[in-house]
Amino acid sequence: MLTTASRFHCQSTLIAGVVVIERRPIHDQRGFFERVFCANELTEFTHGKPIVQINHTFTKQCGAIRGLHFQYPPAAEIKFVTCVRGELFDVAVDIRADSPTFLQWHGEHLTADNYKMLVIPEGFAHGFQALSDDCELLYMNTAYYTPELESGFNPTDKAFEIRWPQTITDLSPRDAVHAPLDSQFLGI
Ligand SMILES: Cc1cn([C@H]2C[C@H](O)[C@@H](COP(=O)(O)OP(=O)(O)O[C@H]3O[C@@H](C)C(=O)[C@@H](O)[C@H]3O)O2)c(=O)[nH]c1=O
Repeated sequence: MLTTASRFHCQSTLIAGVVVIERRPIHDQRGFFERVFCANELTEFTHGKPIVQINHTFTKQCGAIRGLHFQYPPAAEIKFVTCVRGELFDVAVDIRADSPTFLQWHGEHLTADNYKMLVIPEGFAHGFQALSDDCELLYMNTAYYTPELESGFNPTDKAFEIRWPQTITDLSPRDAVHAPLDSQFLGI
């Protein structure tokens, strides 16, 4: 018999704190049931903080990028990111001041069918590239959207050298005009 503890399979990455969680849906003749999130089972990743906002984005064009975005403390957030339609390449960039992997990034393919979710801790910039048209992303945050504490980087910033899988086809004006990362930037 399956126990609730087996509903999530968690795999760490080369960047401490960035974790890939694979959900294990329960299938039957109707389809499946899955827990997308469970505070009890995932408390080691939320550090006991509640999810306060659940966001949903629809991205029309394959190749479009959203991000890279982050919020400064005290609005720094943990994000649980999953794809519910299409496929995408999700990226977490380490901008923690004291981190041995400062400015390194982890990328993960998330699809509507692979049941994967990326845990992005506080102190990371986040972005993704749609790898299909009509791509939908769901993400759960431990902090409220706080525009006055929000900032970002251009996803093509040379400081990160992110290997986006596709040519960029769309980028918001705001994301396109970020100045290159200042060498004085010491993280958050
Ligand atoms: C993120 C956010 C935006 N908004 C508003 C602001 C704006 O009018 C509109 C679209 O906002 P943006 O252009 O910032 O949307 P978008 O570029 O999709 O921003 C998102 O990108 C990904 C990569 C993230 O990690 C998210 O945290 C968030 O920053 O929605 C909210 O009202 N609440 C929110 O939580």
